This record gives sequence, structure tokens and C-alpha cells, in this order.
Amino acid sequence: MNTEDHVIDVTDLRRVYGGGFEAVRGVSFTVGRGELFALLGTNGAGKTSTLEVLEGLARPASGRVRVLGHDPFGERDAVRPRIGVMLQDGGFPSELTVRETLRMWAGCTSGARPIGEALEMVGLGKRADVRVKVLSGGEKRRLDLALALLGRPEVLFLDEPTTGLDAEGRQDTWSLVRELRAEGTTVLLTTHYLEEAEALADRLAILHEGRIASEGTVEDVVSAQPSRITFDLPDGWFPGDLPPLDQLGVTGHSHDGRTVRLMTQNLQQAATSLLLWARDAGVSLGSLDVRAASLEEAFLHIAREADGRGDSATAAASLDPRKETAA
Ligand SMILES: Nc1ncnc2c1ncn2[C@@H]1O[C@H](COP(=O)(O)OP(=O)(O)OP(=O)(O)O)[C@@H](O)[C@H]1O
Repeated sequence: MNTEDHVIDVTDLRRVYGGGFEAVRGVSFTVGRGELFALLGTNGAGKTSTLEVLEGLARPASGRVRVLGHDPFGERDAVRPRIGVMLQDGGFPSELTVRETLRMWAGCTSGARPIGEALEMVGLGKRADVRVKVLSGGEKRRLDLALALLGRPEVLFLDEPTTGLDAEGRQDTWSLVRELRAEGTTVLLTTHYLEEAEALADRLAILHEGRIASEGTVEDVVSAQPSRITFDLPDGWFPGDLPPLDQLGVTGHSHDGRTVRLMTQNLQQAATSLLLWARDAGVSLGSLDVRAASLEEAFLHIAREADGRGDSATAAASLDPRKETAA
């Protein structure tokens, strides 16, 4: 992709709060025009801190940030009219109605959509004359989204857009975000819902303690994780009776008694080799579970590694014959 196509360009971003706490510690990524990029991460990983810099709400401690080719903080006037921002908490005057809130916002927005159109887009058409203070949590998120969409933004920043929405509301928001992206809107969203990133993101980054721990398409991030096969050996059989692990295409293993856990980058080969061996040896594998790596596993792996609770599977080697304790 050409660098001019990078609608968002972040290089070695650092953000430090008063007291010296470094919440963002050298983050770099780019987002192309019309792309949807998701920032994932554990609580406190630095997602909102990063987003706020891109939205022009905070100045980076160091690093370079460009949105639509401009510094969002230093050149706010050039960037702000072209972006839409949905914060985690919009904080609107609660006495105004939904329509009045949008009208107030439209007054500060050039080229705003008709208010009715924005309300219909987010499914609040029937709630236009209700005061903001009586909206449900999910309806408030929809109002936040309507406000972010009002100015027909080229770039949309969505901070946890579906938190508090019911299943239907979440699906509605996903459909809307997909439509906007199909029309060419660039979207950067943060989310705690891994299925949201899987459903929507062209690319994603998993942040942990202010750093990007993994980045790429869902496939890229997942394929860095091994798949897993677990099973119980029958009485009289021990992990050491299995064929050599490299013959099975296995890259790591652990076992607890007769429960064996194999890790592999080639699930088809490993599963086929294991099942052929079991058939030929007349062994019945109990509770057999063959599981491809998932985004959830990649996410948990990153969080656990960083907490020093990494996977205990050891590198491929032969399993110690007759040994019944965990490897
Ligand atoms: N104003 C602030 N002053 C000091 N520290 C802050 C401030 N805002 C955030 N932090 C800290 O910075 C770190 C990153 O916070 P941030 O809100 O960016 O994380 P996040 O990934 O968005 O988390 P969450 O998923 O919980 O929303 C946290 O440790 C948080 O406590």
C-alpha cells in the first residue's frame, strides 16, 4: 500500500500521564483508506490512551501521529471536520431530547446529515423526542454513534461501540459499520469482544501494557498460535507409548497422567497421524478434542505470557515413557 493511502499513520507513539506513568510505550501501525482496524487488549492496555491521541484530544509524549496526513493535535482544524468520534462516554446534557442533542451537534458540524437520517441509521427513529436521561444504556450508545456519523466522516473512531448493547443492537451496529466501510469510510475501533473484531476487522492489533503484542489479519494473529489436540489414553497405555512427536508433526506437548495435550502448527497432519497410529495400535482415544487456534486463544496466550503464566507445553521431544506427572 502506498504511504499516501495511509489514512492513519502512527510511529513509535508514547503517551505519559501526569506522575510519569507511561500508558503507551512505542506503538506503531497504519490504517489504509476504507480499512477497518481493531485495537484489542486487556483492561488498561492503552487502547483509549492511543485513540485519544489519534482523535486530537491529547498530545503524544513522543512519536509521530498523522490522520489524513495531518497532526491531529497540532492541526486540529484540518482534521476535526473530517473525522467522527464515538467516545466511551459521550456525556451529553441529560435534559435535552435525542433530536435536540443531534440538532445542537449539527449546529457545530459542516455538511451534517439530516437528523432523521442519522437517527434511522442507528435505530433511534422512534426515540427522537425522548429526553436523553431516560434512554437505556444501549440507546445512549446508539445516540453516541449517531453523533459520530452526523458529519459524514471520512474516518470514524469508535471506542467500544457495542458495550452495553443487546445481541440485536450489536448486530445492527455491525451491519451499519460494514455499510459505512463499504462506502469507503476508514474505521478504527476498540473492543473487548473478540467476535466483534473477527466479524469486522480487516486487520487488528492486540495491545498489552502499552505495546503491540501481535498485529495483522485475524488469520495472521491466529496462525502464530498452535492448534491443540487433547485426549485420554486408555488404561495400560502411557504418553511414552506414542510415536515420536516429530513424526506426528507436533511442536509441543504436556501430559497429566494419561491426559495428553499436543500442540501443532499443522493440525491436519498431526490429527491424521495420531488417528492412524491409534487405529493400527488398537487404542481408543478418550475425550478426543481437536481444536484449531482461535483469536480468543491468541488473546489469552498474550495476556498469560505477559503475566508469566505461559503455556506449559514443552518443545517437541519424545514423551518420557511411563511417567505420569505433567511434563
Ligand atoms: N488520566 C489518567 N491519568 C493517569 N493514568 C491514566 C489516565 N487515564 C488512563 N490511565 C492509565 O493508563 C493505562 C491505560 O488506560 P487506557 O484507558 O488507555 O486503557 P484501555 O486499554 O482503554 O483499557 P479499558 O479496556 O479498561 O478501557 C491504565 O493503566 C490507566 O489506569
